[in-house]
Amino acid sequence: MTATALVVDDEVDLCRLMQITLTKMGIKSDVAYTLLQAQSYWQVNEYDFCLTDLNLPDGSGLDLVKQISSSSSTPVAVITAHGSMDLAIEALKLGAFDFVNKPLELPRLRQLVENALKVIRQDKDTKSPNARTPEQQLLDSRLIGNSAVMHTLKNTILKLARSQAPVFLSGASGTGKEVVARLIHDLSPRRDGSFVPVNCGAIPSELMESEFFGHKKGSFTGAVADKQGLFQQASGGTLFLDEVADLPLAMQVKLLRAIQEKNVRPIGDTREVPVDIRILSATHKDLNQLVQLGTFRQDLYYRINVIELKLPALNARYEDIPALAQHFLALIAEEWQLDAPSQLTDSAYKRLQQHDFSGNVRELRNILERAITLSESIMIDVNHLGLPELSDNNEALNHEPLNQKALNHETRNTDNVMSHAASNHIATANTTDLPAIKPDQAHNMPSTASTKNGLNAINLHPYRTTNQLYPSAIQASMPTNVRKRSAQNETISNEPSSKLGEDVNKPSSTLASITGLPSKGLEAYLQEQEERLIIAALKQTNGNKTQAAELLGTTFRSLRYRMKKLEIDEDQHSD
Ligand SMILES: Nc1ncnc2c1ncn2[C@@H]1O[C@H](COP(=O)(O)OP(=O)(O)OP(=O)(O)O)[C@@H](O)[C@H]1O
Repeated sequence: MTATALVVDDEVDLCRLMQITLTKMGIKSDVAYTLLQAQSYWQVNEYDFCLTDLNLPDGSGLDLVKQISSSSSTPVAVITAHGSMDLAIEALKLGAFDFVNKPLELPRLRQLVENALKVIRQDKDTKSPNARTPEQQLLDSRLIGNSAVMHTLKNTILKLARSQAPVFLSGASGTGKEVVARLIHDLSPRRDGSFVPVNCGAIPSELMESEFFGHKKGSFTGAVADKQGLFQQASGGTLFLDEVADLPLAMQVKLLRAIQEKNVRPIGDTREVPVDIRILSATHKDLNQLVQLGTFRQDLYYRINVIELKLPALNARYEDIPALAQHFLALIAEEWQLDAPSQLTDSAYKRLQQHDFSGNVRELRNILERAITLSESIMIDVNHLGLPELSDNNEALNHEPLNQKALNHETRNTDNVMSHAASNHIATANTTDLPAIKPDQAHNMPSTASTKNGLNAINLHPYRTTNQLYPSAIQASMPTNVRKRSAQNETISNEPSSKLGEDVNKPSSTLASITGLPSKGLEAYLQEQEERLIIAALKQTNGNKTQAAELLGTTFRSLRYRMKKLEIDEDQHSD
């Protein structure tokens, strides 16, 4: 394929240099020296991409960007004077796919042109305009949901994937920001590079600089070898700054500089290392508000938030719940190596659609994981979901989308479990002045509490999945004697019990008596207890999981799930 380009700049020498570079890359190009000339070339000829300066003698290159982006999908990149970042950002917002600074560095120019060529190739591979492209197929398989709001989101993702502009993903916790960030990378010309996600809130502040920029051996105590930072690891690909609001102010300055200069200097190094990255970032916090409060730098906000993509809450797209549920049931079956995916009964689907998902899609997945664990068969019914019973009172949430749903109330066909993917069945909800849980609050809530209506019902929101447990589920599946002890619990063991079936109610000399609450918190305490019981059962049955499950009064599937969650290696616990 011979690509064609339109190059627009009033500096004759620079145009010549760009033309030579393009020719070496097998690209034919025309040169325009003014905006007017560029516009008339554009009208008469067909170009695969356009590279334009912003400062033209008779106008601004931004007008050309606007014209090209609004009338075609042709990639257009801009050349900006050094330091005029504001204009570059404006061009990106108007639809330019990338920018390059003056004085022009040829490697950077070549990189930009390579990216443009990848986008063009991708477009040409899409032969039939009506066929679903591989990109759309990938998007549909990983981002589940066909509601109108998801449809718009998917189209925007496809457009953003072509661009190099920094994207800021906003939305409540569990709405799928990381899923979308990965998709933008996987659909972009950078897909052959690495996608490097980093949880900015999880890095200790004293290690941050070294983590982001790397270090040289001996540059500080503990630097025993050279280390590549995250920026370098992501070079050629995408750096995803998750929980970006949690960056300390001092680090924000350094990050801004690295992003703007596209260079990093590892700690203890004298040289700057060029990096070619696209920045995606996300937070469930209100970054704009943090800027007002002075805890997030405005200039960094402006730099990373060139394009904002807001992810909808699950409560705003209840019609997607059946498809999402089926997606997760299949996924969990595969991950847990179950014989077949579980199925939800009609009432279970209905109950899910009546739930207030403060934890969004993550909460839905967690509810299903727990339900699979608790159900004895392939069918999941309402009682396995562990959601509070609906009454006039607790059904009545002060919850806008739920009330909108009530307006769309439909009766349902109860024949076929699988028919729910396309259905949108919603129960009536009354309004009360009970406040709905805000995602931020929910994020920090203990997972045993059903807080939204003050009822003592089981409604667990373990948002951070990986090692989160479900205390009520654990309680429910514990042997009665163990449960009794937990309920009475004045005496708590931190030592592995030598034998299950001991009188666990009887305080033993190895048990540490405590009168207060567990110092490590409920989750950690329950996790320890569960681990201790499972290991004891495995030891007693010489690693036989079926027998261990029987001893624990639970199912094989449940035991296997818990072992996976707790990372218990069965081989280590058989005699
Ligand atoms: N539309 C979706 N289709 C399929 N899975 C989804 C979708 N949205 C979210 N998920 C799943 O939900 C869980 C949470 O998603 P993700 O981690 O992307 O959320 P997030 O918005 O980044 O959350 P946080 O702000 O807490 O980091 C993951 O298991 C993810 O795979």
